[in-house]
Amino acid sequence: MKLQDSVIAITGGGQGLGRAMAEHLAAKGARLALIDLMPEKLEETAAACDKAGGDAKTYICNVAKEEDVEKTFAAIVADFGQLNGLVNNAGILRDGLLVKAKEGKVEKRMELSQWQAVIDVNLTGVFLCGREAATQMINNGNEGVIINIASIARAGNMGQSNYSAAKAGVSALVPVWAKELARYGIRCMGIAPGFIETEMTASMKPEALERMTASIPLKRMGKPEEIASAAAFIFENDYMSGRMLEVDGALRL
Ligand SMILES: NC(=O)C1=CN([C@@H]2O[C@H](COP(=O)(O)OP(=O)(O)OC[C@H]3O[C@@H](n4cnc5c(N)ncnc54)[C@H](O)[C@@H]3O)[C@@H](O)[C@H]2O)C=CC1
Ligand SMILES: CC(C)c1ccc(C(=O)O)c(O)c1O
Repeated sequence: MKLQDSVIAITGGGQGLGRAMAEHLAAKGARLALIDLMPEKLEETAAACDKAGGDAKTYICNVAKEEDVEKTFAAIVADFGQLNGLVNNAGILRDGLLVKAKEGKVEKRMELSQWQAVIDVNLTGVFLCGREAATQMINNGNEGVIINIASIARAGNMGQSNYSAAKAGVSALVPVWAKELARYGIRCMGIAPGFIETEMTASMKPEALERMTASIPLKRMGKPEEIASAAAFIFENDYMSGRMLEVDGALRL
């Protein structure tokens, strides 16, 4: 797929990896539909896309709410006249151990609300946006690409029952959608990033950061632009579908 003039929706486009992908794709001539909960952050990303030579519109939407998602994708096609891509990137963390015992007594457990919040955004949100994007692409006669952003934690990370389950789930959707949607000219791929330099990792204690970096075979964290260039590669390579790209410096959890 040519990125020039293609219309790509990015969830969680307000900051972090979503913003990096938006800027990178805008520099390649894509038109961006930026979806997030945070209006100010969205405007900052839109301004950065305009500066990079693209064209961006913003949409306030909670990806976990069916009505929001349906309205947003209908609005995107009404505004741009087409939809060629979706990056399912919005995600949250609510880490905690399943159970924690002290002196033989369980004193802490992962709350159901912690579990549900992450499943709602990171798994149900991906399902809803993928379904609506595919619906709009098919109804509008657009071929397209859907990219699900997973994580190295999909293999199972301590303290992340909720997050690991959601990321394993969105990885499983990749071959399902690749098989189901190929007949409509829609490809589906996933990216599983390792530790990437973001505001969150920048705020970690230097000792913790050092320990974590030492465990990565490439001895550094990834850069947001390295995830963005992986996304662009997927959009531009028409024979890629149904697989995960692991962008993690060779780390295994
Ligand atoms: N930063 C990292 O090292 C890694 C990140 N990832 C994944 O990459 C994706 C992006 O991560 P970051 O940029 O680091 O996160 P971030 O927290 O910086 O950005 C996430 C964005 O999603 C938005 N968002 C959250 N809930 C939403 C909802 N219900 N509806 C709409 N928007 C919502 C937030 O407002 C925010 O702008 C996530 O799916 C994350 O799980 C995966 C592996 C590593
Ligand atoms: C455990 C993985 C590498 C990880 C680390 C940090 C974030 C984040 O800050 O959002 C993630 O989403 C992760 O998947």
